[in-house]
Amino acid sequence: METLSTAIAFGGTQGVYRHASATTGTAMTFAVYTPPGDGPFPVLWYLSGLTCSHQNVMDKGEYRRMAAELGLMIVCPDTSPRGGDVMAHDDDWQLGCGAGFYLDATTPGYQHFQMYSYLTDELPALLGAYFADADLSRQGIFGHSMGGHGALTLALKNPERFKSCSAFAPIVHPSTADWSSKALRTYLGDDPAHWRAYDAISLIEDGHRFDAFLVDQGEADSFLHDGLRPWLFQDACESTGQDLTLRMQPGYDHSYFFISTFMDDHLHWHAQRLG
Ligand SMILES: N[C@@H](CCC(=O)N[C@@H](CS)C(=O)NCC(=O)O)C(=O)O
Repeated sequence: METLSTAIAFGGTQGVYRHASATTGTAMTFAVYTPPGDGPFPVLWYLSGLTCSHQNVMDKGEYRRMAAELGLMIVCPDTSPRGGDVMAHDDDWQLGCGAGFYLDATTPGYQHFQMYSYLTDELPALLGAYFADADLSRQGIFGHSMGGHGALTLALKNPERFKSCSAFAPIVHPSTADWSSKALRTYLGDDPAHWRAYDAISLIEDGHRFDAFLVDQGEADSFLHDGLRPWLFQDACESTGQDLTLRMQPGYDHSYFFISTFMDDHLHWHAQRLG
C-alpha cells in the first residue's frame, strides 16, 4: 500500500492511499480519516455517488470535526475501478468510471467492476492489516445517492458485519428507475432476476433485514422523482416492519451543501450504535 498524502485535521489524520487491487485488477485509491487519541476506533464507511471519487466527500462533506469529536474512523473508497482497459464510458455519467454501483459485474468487458467484493473482502482486510487503530468489530456504513444504494444493499446483505447504516438521498430501487436500470442491465445482463441482489427494495422483499436505517432526502433534489423515490423504500419498510427513519428536508437539493448540513446528525446516528 502506498501513502499518497497525509494532513493533520482537527487533531486527527486525513490520508489518501493507493494499492494494487487483486479484486478489480486495477490500482485503487481510498481516503481514511483517523481521529485523534488512542484507538481502536469504530470504522464508518462512506460510499459516494455517481461521478465521484474518494475526493468529493473529503473536500465537501465536512465530516472531520465531528468524526474527531466522536472518535470515528471514516473510510472513503472510490466508486469504481479506473485506468488501463477499464470500460470508462466517458460519454455517460451513469456507467463505467465513477459508476461502479457497488456490485460484482458478470457481463463481458466489465470484469474489473467488482466493487461489492472489493468492499466486502479486500478493502476491509487491507484496512485491518495496515491500520492498527481500525476496530473491524464495530463497522457502520453510509453513503450518498448511488453510494446510498451501496450502503443500504451492503448493510441488508451483511447485517452481521455492520452495526449501523444511513443514507443521503439514496437510490432505493435501481431496477425500476431508468437512470439506474441501465447500469444493472449493462453490468449484470438482461435478466432482472439477477438485479435483485443489488436493489434495496428487492432485498427487503426477499427477506433481508437490518436493525434500523436513517435516510435524509432533500425535497428540492432534481433526481427525487425520476431516480430516488424514497417513498417506495418507506412503503417497503412499513409493510415488512423494517425500521426506517426517513426525513424529508424542505428546500435541500442533491449536492454536498445538503450532505454537509446533515453530516453531523448521521455521524451521531452511527456513533450511538457503534459505541
Ligand atoms: N453529472 C450529473 C450530476 C451528478 C451528480 O449530481 N453526482 C452527485 C452524486 S449522484 C455528486 O455527488 N456529484 C459530485 C459532487 O457534487 O461533488 C449531472 O450533470 O446531472
